[in-house]
Amino acid sequence: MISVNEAKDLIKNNLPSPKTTTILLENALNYVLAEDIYSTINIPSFRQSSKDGYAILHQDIANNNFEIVGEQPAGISKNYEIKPNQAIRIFTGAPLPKNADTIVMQEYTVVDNNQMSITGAKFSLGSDVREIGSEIAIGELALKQRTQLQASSIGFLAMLGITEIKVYNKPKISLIITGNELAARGTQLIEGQIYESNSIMLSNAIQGTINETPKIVFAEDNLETLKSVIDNTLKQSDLIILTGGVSVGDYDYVKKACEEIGIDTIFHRVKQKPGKPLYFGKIGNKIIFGLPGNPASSLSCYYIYLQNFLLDFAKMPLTTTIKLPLGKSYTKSGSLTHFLKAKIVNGKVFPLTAQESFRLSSFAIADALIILPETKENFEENEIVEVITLSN
Ligand SMILES: Nc1nc2c(c(=O)[nH]1)N[C@H]1C(S)=C(S)[C@@H](COP(=O)(O)OP(=O)(O)OC[C@H]3O[C@@H](n4cnc5c(N)ncnc54)[C@H](O)[C@@H]3O)O[C@H]1N2
Ligand code: MOO
Repeated sequence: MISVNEAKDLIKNNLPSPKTTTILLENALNYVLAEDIYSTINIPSFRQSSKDGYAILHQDIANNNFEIVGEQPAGISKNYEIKPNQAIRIFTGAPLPKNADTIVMQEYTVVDNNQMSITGAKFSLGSDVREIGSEIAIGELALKQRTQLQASSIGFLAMLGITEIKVYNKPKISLIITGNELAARGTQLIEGQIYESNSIMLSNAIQGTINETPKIVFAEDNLETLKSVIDNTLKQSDLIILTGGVSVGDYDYVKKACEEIGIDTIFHRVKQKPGKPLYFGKIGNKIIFGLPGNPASSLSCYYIYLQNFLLDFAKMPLTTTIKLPLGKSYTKSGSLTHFLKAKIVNGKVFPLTAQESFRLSSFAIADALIILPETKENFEENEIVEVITLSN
């Protein structure tokens, strides 16, 4: 059995090399840019007013007696040219008359018929004029490679007129759910059956991390069936996540099935609780995680290993652990790293009851997993511990 840190290192070292794809800007939320984006236009591309008011020549302020000779709304330029002591009525975003150099906000003017004068404010040369390229000029770097796209950065790229961008692929994921005892919600349970819950839980965890929905496939606890399901699923996936069947029981076929179809086992079993039977394998550039069937074990393994694997695959920023004082003392045996479902209250982290792997009631209200290292047994109240925060 390997340690948690060895398992993390092996997963990181086997991360497939990044692939990129070109997508429409409409679909870009959360993707990470795989290219630097340079502007091909000036923004603004014409001299623009940033206020509703009057376009003037600054030199005429001393005289302060303007004749309003035209109106320029936002839209197509009327190509006005102003003569001394003239003003053009103008609106926010409208193109400036060719030679205008200053905008006077309408709140600081008095208008009588077509005569305008300025009251109560000083306007410097160029005030409220948006110069060409003042936001970004042709050839300037707009966004760097590795920028994760959010509403604001997508809006910025739209301002540049961009329709498509090159991004890092997110993984194509298949969840293979094993277990003959599993029944679908909405059906009547027969004695010995339980409702299947890992698929919806992990699918939601994946959506919360990378905004992707995995394909869900069910497989019987039967070696030949499992081999053919894994083999077929591999063709359409970058990553397969299996649940169940990774322990040592007579019906635990995951490792055997993987190996018989040529998947290399990178590791099986980690010195941790829950999640000890975790399996990790690779074939070509495809990755296989075998998560334990117990719901709390599979979700713990998701947060400990898979969450950052998915983020790293898509080149999204990784999650990091934080350090907090323990809310109450805790004792464990000294051979496994423990991950405790916990709640953060007033800056301290409190282990919850119901830590067993088959239970989800504590996970359902937890906002953190406390990491208690392998060899240590006793943890005092207020001792600083490492914590994974749970965001979804
Ligand atoms: N003799 C030993 N037995 C077990 C060991 C061991 O070391 N020696 N390890 C235990 C640990 S730790 C875990 S964790 C489990 C993992 O078992 P498997 O991954 O083989 O999972 P299953 O046996 O298929 O199922 C375990 C448990 O989880 C329930 N389950 C499975 N899939 C689902 C699902 N999709 N939705 C809801 N619940 C599910 C299943 O009914 C079982 O109760 O092995 C221990 N045993
Ligand atoms: O490792 Mo198992 O996940 O303890 O129940």
